[in-house]
Amino acid sequence: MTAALEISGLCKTFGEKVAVDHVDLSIPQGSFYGLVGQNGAGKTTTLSMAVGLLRPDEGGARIFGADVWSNPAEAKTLVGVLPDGMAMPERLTGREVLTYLGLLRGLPREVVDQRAEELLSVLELDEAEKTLVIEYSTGMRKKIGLATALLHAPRLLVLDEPFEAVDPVSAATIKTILRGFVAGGGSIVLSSHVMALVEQLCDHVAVIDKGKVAAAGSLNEVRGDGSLEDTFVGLVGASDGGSKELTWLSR
Ligand SMILES: Nc1ncnc2c1ncn2[C@@H]1O[C@H](COP(=O)(O)OP(=O)(O)OP(=O)(O)O)[C@@H](O)[C@H]1O
Repeated sequence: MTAALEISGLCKTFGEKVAVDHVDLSIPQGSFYGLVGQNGAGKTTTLSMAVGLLRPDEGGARIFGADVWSNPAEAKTLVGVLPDGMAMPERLTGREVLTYLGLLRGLPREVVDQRAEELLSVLELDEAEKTLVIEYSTGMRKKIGLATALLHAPRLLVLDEPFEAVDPVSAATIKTILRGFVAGGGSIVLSSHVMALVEQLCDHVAVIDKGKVAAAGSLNEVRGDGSLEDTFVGLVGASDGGSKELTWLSR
């Protein structure tokens, strides 16, 4: 079966810094795939290249077989993206953002209106009806970003840190939406630092370390008999950060 997302040999260097170093990943259709890695490991850079937001130095990506760079119109119809630090039209309300992006996607007006209504209600953004995006909290921005990713009913969701800064009640709602999306035949790739969350939600996981794939496969294959956190620390190398102390703080 064609992979939902096939990443082949992606590389990206910023100046001297090799951010992504020949990353290959295959995200099977119907999977809930977690990407974990330390700060600066290369997750955001990899995902940005995989969805056509950042041009790779080498390598490429296909979404359900459609090449992200040579066939962007088809590839981008199939994917909904929640990028890191998403740039939003700041002077619009949440509903206006959804209407604007829905119409840009070519959806009929009545479909956009109905979906916007439902998304705002489910994500509990309807009470902020008159609030401009510029006034949104970080968590609200994540939620409206997720709504824009879902609006055109894509087959694949690529979500960069979707739970960052989201309160526990909203996180529970988002988990339900994402599980329902996969149960309905969709595929998801998300990045996260929270191992417990990835273990709870994902059936596949890849560990990214210093721009390379340190391990990838089903959750059980990757974590073996231990926890994902133990496996992760073992793979990326436990630093001595935990034992370092700020002696001047001691009394
Ligand atoms: N536009 C850029 N210019 C220069 N360096 C960059 C740029 N974007 C990323 N980097 C560097 O590339 C490396 C990978 O960054 P990336 O944001 O992909 O990591 P990450 O795994 O998503 O990290 P985090 O978990 O902290 O979000 C880092 O060293 C970062 O400093």
